[in-house]
Amino acid sequence: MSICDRIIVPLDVPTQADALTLIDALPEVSFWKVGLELFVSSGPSILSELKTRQKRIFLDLKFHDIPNTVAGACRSAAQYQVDLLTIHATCGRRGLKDAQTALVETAGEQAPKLIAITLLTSLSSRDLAFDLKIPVELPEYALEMALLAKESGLPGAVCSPHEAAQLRSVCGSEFLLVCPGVRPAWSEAGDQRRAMTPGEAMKAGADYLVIGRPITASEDPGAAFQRICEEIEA
Ligand SMILES: O=C(O)c1cc(=O)[nH]c(=O)n1[C@@H]1O[C@H](COP(=O)(O)O)[C@@H](O)[C@H]1O
Repeated sequence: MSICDRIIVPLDVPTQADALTLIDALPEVSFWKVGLELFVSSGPSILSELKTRQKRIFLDLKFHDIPNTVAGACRSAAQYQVDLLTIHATCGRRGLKDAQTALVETAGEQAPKLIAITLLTSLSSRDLAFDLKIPVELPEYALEMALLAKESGLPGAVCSPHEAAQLRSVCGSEFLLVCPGVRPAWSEAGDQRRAMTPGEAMKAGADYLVIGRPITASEDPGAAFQRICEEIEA
């Protein structure tokens, strides 16, 4: 797999027409993420459009509910034959286990890889301590959430690049690590609080990087994507 195939670009746009414009402007992108903004506005038809173009799909709906409900959501999502699907680790052990079991029972070997959000990359240590009132150091918290996901049978997690090296060494080489919160030195951080450059994130052990606005908000998204691929290779 080339470096470019390890970059997932989010379709964080309000309409399916905007999404198709972006997809067709970036033919070199092989892996796209469909998140809440687009799925809530346009429903699943964008997934068929991506399939027709032979793209891989990360369906990022970040399930967070009681075990019975997340299991049902996973059974419903299994029909879309996407590659990756997200759930919050804070659903807890029973929720994670039931979600994973529901996916595999419904889709078997075709089941998407269910990956757990450890701690959103927009949150800082201060947010964790003062707003969420979680009295644990941030790196330890992210690691504990990843281990909870692993023990519950999930194949991977979403983490910031800051925690990737530790998660990689503790969770092992088979555990899938997907890192958003990635910013080239020439881009704005925006709402991301624990960002690193694409090269640093790969070096830390990420399998895939999710990179949105540095590419999609650029004047020339194709050039921005190429520049990121070259920077990682360098
Ligand atoms: O699940 C995600 O993909 C996700 C988890 C997380 O902790 N942080 C995070 O930024 N994301 C997503 O990754 C993308 C990052 O986009 P940019 O900040 O524009 O690069 C967005 O689509 C977020 O929804």
